[in-house]
Amino acid sequence: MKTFDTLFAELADKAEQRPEGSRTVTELDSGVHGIGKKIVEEAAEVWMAAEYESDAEAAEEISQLLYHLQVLMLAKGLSLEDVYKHL
Ligand SMILES: N=c1c2ncn([C@@H]3O[C@H](COP(=O)(O)OP(=O)(O)OP(=O)(O)O)[C@@H](O)[C@H]3O)c2ncn1[C@@H]1O[C@H](COP(=O)(O)O)[C@@H](O)[C@H]1O
Repeated sequence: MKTFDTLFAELADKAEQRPEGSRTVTELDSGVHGIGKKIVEEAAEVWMAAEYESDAEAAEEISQLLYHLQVLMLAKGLSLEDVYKHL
């Protein structure tokens, strides 16, 4: 099963290799502004799913929010350690 760390490593590789068809590459190209909008959208979907949908649907929305946060970290050049040191 994929974890937060293994997904981040996969996305970092995508950012470097820029394979065709990667949605991560497309999102990175939208810049911090575009990624930020996606984060706000996904955060709202997490909230709505948590209040009104099933636990499985909430978990799926949470996974998408975590993904978009990782894309923002990559766009900003932030490492996992940069974030973890604040936990
Ligand atoms: N975990 C994810 C992931 N979570 C969310 N998303 C993206 O976030 C979008 C959110 O889905 P929504 O249901 O909100 O759909 P939507 O708002 O209609 O999507 P858009 O029309 O805005 O693209 C999805 O369409 C994906 O583009 C993800 N995209 C990729 N991954 C993983 O990232 C890795 C690299 O993916 P690629 O870069 O595409 O190769 C792979 O392991 C993927 O499984």
